[in-house]
Amino acid sequence: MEIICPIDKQFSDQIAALLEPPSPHEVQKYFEELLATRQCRCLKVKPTAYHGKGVYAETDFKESDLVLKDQMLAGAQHSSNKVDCLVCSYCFCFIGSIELQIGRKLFLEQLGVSPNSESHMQKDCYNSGSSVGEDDSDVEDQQVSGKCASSPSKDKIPLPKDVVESLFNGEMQLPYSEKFPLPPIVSCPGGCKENYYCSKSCAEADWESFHSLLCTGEGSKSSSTKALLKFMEHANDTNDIFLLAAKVISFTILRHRNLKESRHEGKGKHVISESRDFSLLLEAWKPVSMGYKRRWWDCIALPDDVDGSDEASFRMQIKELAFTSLQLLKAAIFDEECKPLLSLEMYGHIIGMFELNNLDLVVESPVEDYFLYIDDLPLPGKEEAEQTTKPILDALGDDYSICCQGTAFFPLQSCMNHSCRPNAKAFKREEDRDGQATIIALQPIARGEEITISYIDEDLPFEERQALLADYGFRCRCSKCLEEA
Ligand SMILES: C[S@@+](CC[C@H](N)C(=O)[O-])C[C@H]1O[C@@H](n2cnc3c(N)ncnc32)[C@H](O)[C@@H]1O
Repeated sequence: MEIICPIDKQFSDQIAALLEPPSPHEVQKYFEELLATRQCRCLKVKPTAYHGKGVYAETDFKESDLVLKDQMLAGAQHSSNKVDCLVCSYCFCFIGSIELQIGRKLFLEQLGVSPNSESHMQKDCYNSGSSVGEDDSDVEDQQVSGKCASSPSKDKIPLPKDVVESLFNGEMQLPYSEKFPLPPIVSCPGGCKENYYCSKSCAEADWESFHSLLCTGEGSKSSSTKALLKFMEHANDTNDIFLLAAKVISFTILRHRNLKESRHEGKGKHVISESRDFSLLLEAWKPVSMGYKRRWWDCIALPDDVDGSDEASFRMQIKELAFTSLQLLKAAIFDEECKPLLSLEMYGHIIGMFELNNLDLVVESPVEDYFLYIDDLPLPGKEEAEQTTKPILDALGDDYSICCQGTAFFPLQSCMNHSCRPNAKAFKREEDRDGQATIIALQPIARGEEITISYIDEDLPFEERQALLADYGFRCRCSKCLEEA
């Protein structure tokens, strides 16, 4: 079956212009401005000899130095992780309190809420109060690790319902939990029961950048919240990467509206023209235009369980899935002046950009820190505390330490090329308790050197590395690969 998206045909020239890779000059200028707004003078983004753009050191870094803290352009917590962790929908730090994190998870489990149905819950039950937390403990090795995964619950001993409820509603306080304060919960300004924040500033920033168009509450600016719910249900049932694509589209539409407004203000109200001005859309799209892109159904790796002879039909299924998702999104956030954004070609390239660039979003759980603290207490304080905490640990089982998990696109980190002998790595330190990407030097890096990270396990044998990197669409020719080839 051939998929025909009318917008692809109607706006083919504009879509081609939006997807045209920016010139080296535009790239350099854009990143210079971005780095200047972040007051970062230690890095530069410029063309490499062989693989598009890359990130270069503008200063000398020592081993273990922080090279970059990158604020995401857009990110999302996995739907399946939302039962386990309640985090700020903008910066992804944990919110509420230790008691609320534990009580909410056990409460939802007792209700039989499966991870995928959590996002459809419409309960305003997260408004408990607690104070803002800070964590400035020492550096610790923290890569994405197995302990973050939700494990099959074995030998869990359920807590009585009233205990779970009193944890959840803040009536019960756990011993020493005041040592792990979390920011109090701020509700969504649009009134939906999906998004919660650590502060008013995060709530406002999310509203202005993404959420006003994607909110299902009364204050939503979407064209139909009913259609939005259908879109979200489809994404939760199929692939939650569509939620991130919706964020990027919403981000661009909202930027376009702001740019238009400021241009009108500049000209005076009486000269407002309703004609479509494509240069505004190009400008609104600029931050996303910088990401390396290919169509999702062309670049997605063939899963192990799909036979090579079925590749064409697999890729067609992916394209159909994207088309279905796009139809649902279009009904929810249609914008006449940004119509090219809602073409299948653009949707495919946005998701393909995530496929080729995204970094796992991981934020360690303060609940794990709390139980480790109790475990380290000297006697007899430990025994006393454990009378309360042991039954809770028994109810949580192995799931007590699940971290926030998701995926995010980072503007600067995504410019870093791969090497099987990298000089830096994505590495969360003890104090990195939100969704920002942290890149640390693995060895001394001299000014002028390219900063590289490894996209895969660089200790694998040569052929295995090349096979994994084929999923990113290239054959590696780094110094290690050239030596081993
Ligand atoms: C995350 S982006 C890195 C930035 C990219 N060079 C750009 O221009 O935006 C990943 C893409 O860069 C290219 N790339 C990264 N490392 C490479 C390498 N060692 N050899 C060849 N291509 C590489 C591949 O096209 C890959 O899909």
